[in-house]
Amino acid sequence: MPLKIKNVLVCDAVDKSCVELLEQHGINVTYKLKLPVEQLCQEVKNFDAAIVRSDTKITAEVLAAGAGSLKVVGRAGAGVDNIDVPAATAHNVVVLNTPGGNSISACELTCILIGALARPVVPAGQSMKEGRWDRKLYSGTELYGKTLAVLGLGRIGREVAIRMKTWGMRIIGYDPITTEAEAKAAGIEKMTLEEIWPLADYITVHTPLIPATRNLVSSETLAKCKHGVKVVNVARGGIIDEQAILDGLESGKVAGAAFDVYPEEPPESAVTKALISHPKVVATPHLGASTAEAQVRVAVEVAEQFIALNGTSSQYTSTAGVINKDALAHYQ
Ligand SMILES: O=C(O)[C@H](O)COP(=O)(O)O
Repeated sequence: MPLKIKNVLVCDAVDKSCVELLEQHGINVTYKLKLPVEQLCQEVKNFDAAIVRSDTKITAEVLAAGAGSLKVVGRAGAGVDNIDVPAATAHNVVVLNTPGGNSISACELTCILIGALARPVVPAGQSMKEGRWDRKLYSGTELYGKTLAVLGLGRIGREVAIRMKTWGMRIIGYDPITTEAEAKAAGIEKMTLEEIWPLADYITVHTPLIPATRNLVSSETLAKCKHGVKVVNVARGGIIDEQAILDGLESGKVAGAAFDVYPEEPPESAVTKALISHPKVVATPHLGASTAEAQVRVAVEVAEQFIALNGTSSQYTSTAGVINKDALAHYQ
């Protein structure tokens, strides 16, 4: 049975270029954002495909509700942790993402947050808005000569390394897959985690959240770090243990932290809220991919893959973002 996508439900805010491209290829698009789960379960029965970012959760319940009609879920972004991929595969629902489309934006936000931990631009700017002129309170430190540990040397981690190296930082990194030669090409000295902890002045994580990376930065690993280490998480909530950072900020073990992602979004837990309001924490609301350029890229990439799946254009043939090839095989 060939795969034909005729109607697409867009569940999260994606750039209009996605809709335009799909419609140019005869695919109808309906926008229904922030649907409560019961309504989403009703709606998916009426569509061949859905497009999401990280807000909408495509759970086993949603997939079961869409069984027989829903055939594709496109993630306009990288992380598919909001989609139950095994349940999708069981229902022959193809899951695809756009892995590279937002990596430069996520990388740039990481670099900006590293900078914000070195120089207190956020509180200093706030003090100016409040009418104060406190030059003495907002002195910082140079990044030049400091050591940045990059944990996870995929697209984003490597781009961060390349940029921060030009600031004169020493870049050390860990990744179970990346070879030493690949790391070296991005200016990174590949090491084991045990070698990394005592050397790092800054730690930035760029892995997915999987069992092996949950609490990768924890009280136990922080104990092996320098006093005054600074940490950044633009990847996924849960890779850095928030309570461990709060404890570290209190003891001085951690001198600063920047978070763009949280175990629960929007944050509800008291620990996350305490972290966000801590004076030595810079917090942003999951903005890694939120740039004009990244949003156009992921929107176009997801649409191109839908058109490729339909086979109606020789211009678009790549379905490189398909996560569950087993589900795709069902239609070939
Ligand atoms: O996984 C991703 O691509 C990023 O976390 C961005 O998520 P967003 O598309 O919800 O901004």
